Amino acid sequence: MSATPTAPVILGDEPGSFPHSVLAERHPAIIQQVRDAFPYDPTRHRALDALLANCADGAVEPLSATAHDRDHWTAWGLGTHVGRSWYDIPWLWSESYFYRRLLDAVGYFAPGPWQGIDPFRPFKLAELAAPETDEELAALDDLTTLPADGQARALLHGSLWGNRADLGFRLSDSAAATAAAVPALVADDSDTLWSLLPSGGAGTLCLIADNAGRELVPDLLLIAHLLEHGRVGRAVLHVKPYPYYVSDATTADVVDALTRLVRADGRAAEYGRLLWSAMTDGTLAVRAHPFSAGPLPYADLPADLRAELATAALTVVKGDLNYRRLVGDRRWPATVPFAEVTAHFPSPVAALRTLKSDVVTGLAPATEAALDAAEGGSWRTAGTHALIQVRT
Ligand SMILES: O=P(O)(O)OC[C@@]1(O)O[C@H](CO)[C@@H](O)[C@@H]1O
Repeated sequence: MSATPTAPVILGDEPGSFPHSVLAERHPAIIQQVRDAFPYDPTRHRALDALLANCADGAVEPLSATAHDRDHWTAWGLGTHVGRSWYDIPWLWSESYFYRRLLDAVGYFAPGPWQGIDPFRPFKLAELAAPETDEELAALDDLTTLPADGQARALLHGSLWGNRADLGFRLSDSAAATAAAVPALVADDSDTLWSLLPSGGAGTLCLIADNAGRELVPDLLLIAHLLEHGRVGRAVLHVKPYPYYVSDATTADVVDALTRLVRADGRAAEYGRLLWSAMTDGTLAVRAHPFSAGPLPYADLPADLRAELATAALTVVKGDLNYRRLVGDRRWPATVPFAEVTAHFPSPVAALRTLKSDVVTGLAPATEAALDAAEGGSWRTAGTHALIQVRT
């Protein structure tokens, strides 16, 4: 029997690397974007200035003694990282904590006028209102001419490629939203995925969502199709408990997406009504577990969430960040088996992800060699490739 595989944890300490650029460039850009999007008062601006300075050359600071989630962060390792450079600790941890600190700076958690105001909401709403969203919803009417299996496959790909251009990603690479995505799939286990969702299946689908807007809408459409066609009896959508990684979906974003669907025409509205009533009768449940915005890999799932996911016929894990959390944010050889690095996960699991960071597993040696030969290393982070990987 092989030993549990392991590889070095990714840090942000290497100038020129993708993780370093996220800490050094993307985070300051996000602070600026948020600052420009709201008429924040001087206190909020000073707090944003302090966060910017801290990110540039400071060390990780503790949460306030009264922070509502101090216990969570303490359990997640805050004590071991306080006082260390943002660049020298696990990148997954420092990114996650950056968003937590950003919400502090804009007053999201503190009683006061800005409490509960999502600093990323304007960008999410703009996406939902975009003409591209209209076009994607109108295209659903054409799908009705396909047999159910064809519709299911199209909706799976809609959900997969919906992950292509999250809003944080666009800040640093605006071309990624429109660049050609060929050769598209670097791994495709979709036949195995469908085998886990048979017609007449009464099981539960868990979907760990990623971005709101133009990713969440196709995620919801896929869920609606699976419910409507009896491939699952129930679905649970896991979202973030607070705004995170710019565009990650919260419950408010689910409501916005459903409202958008219900107000559309044709097939989109039918799906919207189906989902609305599924939420109302509990066939579709939404969860916002604190761990969903935590800085740790899914190997460290807390017992309650682990027990809930263990009941799923299949858990679909969306997006790049969730992939990093699923396989562990490590410098894996690209050919390490996906089944080995996800053996810890409590249910059969499918990753649907466009590649936007260095981590990748489960590739055939020939696939990795062909990608390297054609593109150097850029295929790992450009958002132009995707994968569907399944562990039964
Ligand atoms: O999870 P998502 O939305 O697919 O992508 C999140 C992301 O943009 O953020 C990280 C860098 O900040 C990367 O893992 C990835 O590129």
